[in-house]
Amino acid sequence: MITVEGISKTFLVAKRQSGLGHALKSLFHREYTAVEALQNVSFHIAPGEIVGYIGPNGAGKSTTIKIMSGILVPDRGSCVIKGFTPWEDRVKYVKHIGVVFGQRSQLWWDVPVADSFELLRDIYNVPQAEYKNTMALLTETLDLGNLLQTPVRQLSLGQRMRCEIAASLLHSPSILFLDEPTIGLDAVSKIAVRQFIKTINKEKGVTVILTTHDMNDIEALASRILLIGKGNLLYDGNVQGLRSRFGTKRTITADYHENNRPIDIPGASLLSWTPERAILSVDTEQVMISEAIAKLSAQVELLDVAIDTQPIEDIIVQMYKEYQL
Ligand SMILES: Nc1ncnc2c1ncn2[C@@H]1O[C@H](COP(=O)(O)OP(=O)(O)OP(=O)(O)O)[C@@H](O)[C@H]1O
Repeated sequence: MITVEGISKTFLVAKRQSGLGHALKSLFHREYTAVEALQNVSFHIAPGEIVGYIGPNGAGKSTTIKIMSGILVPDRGSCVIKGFTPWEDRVKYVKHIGVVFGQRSQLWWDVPVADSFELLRDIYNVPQAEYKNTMALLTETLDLGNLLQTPVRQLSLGQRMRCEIAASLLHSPSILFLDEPTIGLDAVSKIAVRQFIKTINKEKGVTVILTTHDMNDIEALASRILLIGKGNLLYDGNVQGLRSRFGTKRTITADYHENNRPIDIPGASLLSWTPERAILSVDTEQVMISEAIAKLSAQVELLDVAIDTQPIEDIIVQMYKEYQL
């Protein structure tokens, strides 16, 4: 459904130094720095997938989303989505996609949400009957009832985001691009947005490409992750793959009868220790969990043991370190 082959994009950014002299000079002679936002990025996405597109700030995520939604033209490479080249066939193409930029709004600020929706219905030429059905579904699932008559500027961020997502789906697109859809939302709203994304993916088969810095979004939604760093695609796989490649550490919290001897387990490092509790970090590449617990129970009289996997956030930090991002 989505084929991106070798796309590259370089931005020329004017160099500016402070001071009046430099400002005057720059009127006649401008110097530019080239910023390589994307370098030879390729991937394929099948219908019905939810793909998390992640990477540190400035990695090139939004640039990719903009290219895929036809807003930007790459310098090199091809992008074919549902048979269209986004930036060439924009008018026909946009009927198939919905786009939400978490930091921008596609709604008109001063008019009630319902009026913005009507305008979008007109722009996308959605037949009245279809629009009515879609609106009924979106109003119910996104709980928009009380918001529709409110001007956008009076909505809270979470309320606005629900309306933005509804706006992007009014024309029933089969692909949804979400650029940081949960940014700034409270915990309840985040869960509601995630739940809704899951529902439209499952029930309507909508393909979702989402960029986020919130690893809970990724764990809750994405069956596949594309990791981009400094404009290059570095990882393409699922969350489990990410864990087995980068998340080999486990944390063991052990409670035991009072014991004043220090604990020593080869392959494990002690994160904290008291005569009644020890917290250890175990690298499963060096020592198996069962082995570590056997060694632990030989040294203390165990009362309780908890084993935690590494939070996905830590794994991502480790990946960023490994790739020097
Ligand atoms: N219009 C532009 N003009 C100049 N440089 C740009 C422009 N848009 C993006 N860039 C540069 O391209 C690089 C990639 O930017 P992009 O916005 O795609 O990153 P991102 O991964 O979305 O980052 P973030 O997580 O911070 O949103 C950055 O170095 C950015 O400064």
